[in-house]
Amino acid sequence: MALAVGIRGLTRSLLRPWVRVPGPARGRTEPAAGGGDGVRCFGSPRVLVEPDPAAGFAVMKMRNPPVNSLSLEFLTELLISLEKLESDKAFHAIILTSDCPGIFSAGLDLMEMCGRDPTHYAEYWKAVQELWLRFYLSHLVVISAINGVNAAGGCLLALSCDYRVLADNPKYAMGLNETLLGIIAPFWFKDTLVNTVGHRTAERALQLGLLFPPAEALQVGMVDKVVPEDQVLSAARSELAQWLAIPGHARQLTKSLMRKPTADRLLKERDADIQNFVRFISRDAIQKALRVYLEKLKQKKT
Ligand SMILES: CCCCC/C=C\C/C=C\C=C\CC(=O)SCCNC(=O)CCNC(=O)[C@H](O)C(C)(C)COP(=O)(O)OP(=O)(O)OC[C@H]1O[C@@H](n2cnc3c(N)ncnc32)[C@H](O)[C@@H]1OP(=O)(O)O
Repeated sequence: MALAVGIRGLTRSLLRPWVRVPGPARGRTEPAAGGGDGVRCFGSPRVLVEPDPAAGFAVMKMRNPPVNSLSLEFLTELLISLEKLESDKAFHAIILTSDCPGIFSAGLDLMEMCGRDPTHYAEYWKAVQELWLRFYLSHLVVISAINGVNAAGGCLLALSCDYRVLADNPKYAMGLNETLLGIIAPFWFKDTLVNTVGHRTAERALQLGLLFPPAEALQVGMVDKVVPEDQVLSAARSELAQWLAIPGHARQLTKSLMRKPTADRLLKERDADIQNFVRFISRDAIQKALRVYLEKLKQKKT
């Protein structure tokens, strides 16, 4: 089985070069995230980046409507945005948020895991691994401003950040709910959750596929702060000040010290993890469970 299509190769094949903000904001000079004037937003079709180089950070807005599901193209664009900011010395931090009202992310794109061939599953999983590794180990400070419901792979993305602010809306539940779909959170999803909330809470949350509403997410430590909905971004910005005041090299090395052992577990068995995923997701029973779940999502509308 052809396992590897590197994310960079993938990038070349899927993406147009950096484009100025498509859609409504195209060609406009928008106020930068921190309020600076004259700094252009940039991005790709599904990721809008509002840079504030003077303040040293950028707001990265996910906009893959309707639910910010993490398709292969979207994962690739998120990675490119991250890489671009990481390679620019003006940026020390990112605030990750959503441009889709009421939804942070519905997690991995079920259409990428349903009815496709093993080569596609392998390519997709490699991109999911890459996204986690790059966000989890980024030398930038990454704060998520969670302004909507946030399931499974979307929750993993938020858990990979250094700090999480969640909007106080009881509809905005968040968690690793894989078991509700009849699937299993991979070990590195599990490790990331354990590192955040501790073993006992993770054990219960993972088995039951719990999605925590804001007050509970705060109580178990899945998020660091819950604020009124209209203050999520400003709270993330305020928090950033504390992180940016720390000498960068000391903070980065400490982050690496804390996170590298977890990332190394995946790095050591990356191909085996892809093969496990492909074998697992290709099983008839799993495909059936995913189809049933997708059908339920569609039926709830009728
Ligand atoms: C032993 C070895 C083990 C190895 C590892 C093995 C396996 C690991 C495998 C996979 C891990 C996966 C992790 C995941 O992330 S799975 C995804 C989990 N996500 C969810 O459960 C969320 C599902 N979505 C929802 O609950 C709702 O959509 C949501 C609350 C987010 C929003 O509700 P709303 O009412 O606003 O919108 P909907 O009408 O439900 O949705 C609109 C539209 O979008 C489609 N859709 C929703 N979620 C997804 C998704 N994750 N992927 C693809 N498409 C999605 C939905 O079907 C609607 O489509 P349509 O009807 O408009 O066509």
